[in-house]
Amino acid sequence: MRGERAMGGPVTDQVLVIANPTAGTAKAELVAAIRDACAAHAETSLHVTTARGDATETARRAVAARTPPGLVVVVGGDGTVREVVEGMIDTTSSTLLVLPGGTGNSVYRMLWGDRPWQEAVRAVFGGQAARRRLDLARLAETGAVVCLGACSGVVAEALEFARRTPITGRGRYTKAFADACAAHKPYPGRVSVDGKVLYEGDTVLANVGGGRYRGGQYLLLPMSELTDGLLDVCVISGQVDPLRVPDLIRTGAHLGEPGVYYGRGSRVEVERTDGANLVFEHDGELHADTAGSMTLRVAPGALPVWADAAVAAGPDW
Ligand SMILES: Nc1ncnc2c1ncn2[C@@H]1O[C@H](COP(=O)(O)OP(=O)(O)OP(=O)(O)O)[C@@H](O)[C@H]1O
Repeated sequence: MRGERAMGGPVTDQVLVIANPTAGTAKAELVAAIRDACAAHAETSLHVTTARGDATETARRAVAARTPPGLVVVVGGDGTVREVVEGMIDTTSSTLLVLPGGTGNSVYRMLWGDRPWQEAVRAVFGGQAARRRLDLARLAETGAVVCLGACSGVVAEALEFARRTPITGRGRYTKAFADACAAHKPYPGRVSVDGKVLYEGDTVLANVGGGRYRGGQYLLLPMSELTDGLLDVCVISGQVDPLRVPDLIRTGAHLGEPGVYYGRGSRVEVERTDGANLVFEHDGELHADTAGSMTLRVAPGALPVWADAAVAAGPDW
């Protein structure tokens, strides 16, 4: 299929919509509207998840079926997208369309920018969308698939604050991140890219991806290419006052700051050097008590996705 453009002809005659009803904004009306929009173009079935992990199993079964759906649509946030991606990794039979039903929706923004979901659906079925093979990563410590990215330090700590705020939508992460930055104490760490030390010392955060945005609004990896077969990493060291971090990363201005380090490679290791567990998250899921390090290895081009050609640069396939 590589090299073939998706313009013209029907995208698929079979669609599977997987929706997480507990994700931030995946209300029943939204899920029904998305199902109906797909059903106008192809036979469409809907699976509403009933538990954590259900989306992975559903996607895995679907792409392994004798007649897999050509299009899998996920309605949820970044955690639900990650689950579906885990079930679809390395598939060639189905292409994923991510639609926003969560809180941060960073994966949707990475693929479609600020376009409303209706436009994304129209573009896919109208032959104006681009099919990309998205780079993913594997977390060596657990074997989990990473889609959006992973981050240690204050971004991970913000997830605890997010649980405690009643605010919904992206404003939830704005508040949680500001609170986490105010409470943050840099940790002693080291970040290595392909075996070479990029930075060692007091660390506010080390973000590896993947997606340019985290929390739907923070441009942590402004230079990340989604299909270049490499991971980007950005380290904000303790030289930067944590209170300045939200404003700096909202626009990507952190890259010019002293005490900020940026690298690119196939394998990125983020460690804590004092023997304590590393607080980190990937795809919005917190890991606080599992390991002293997070190690990401790139899985180049491991997932076919639909995207806006202007937003997600790269070769069609
Ligand atoms: N039916 C379900 N019941 C409970 N949890 C579920 C169910 N289906 C999926 N989940 C879990 O819900 C978690 C949260 O969903 P998700 O991350 O998509 O939403 P969000 O946190 O609102 O959005 P974002 O990650 O974009 O901020 C996922 O990690 C997933 O494992």
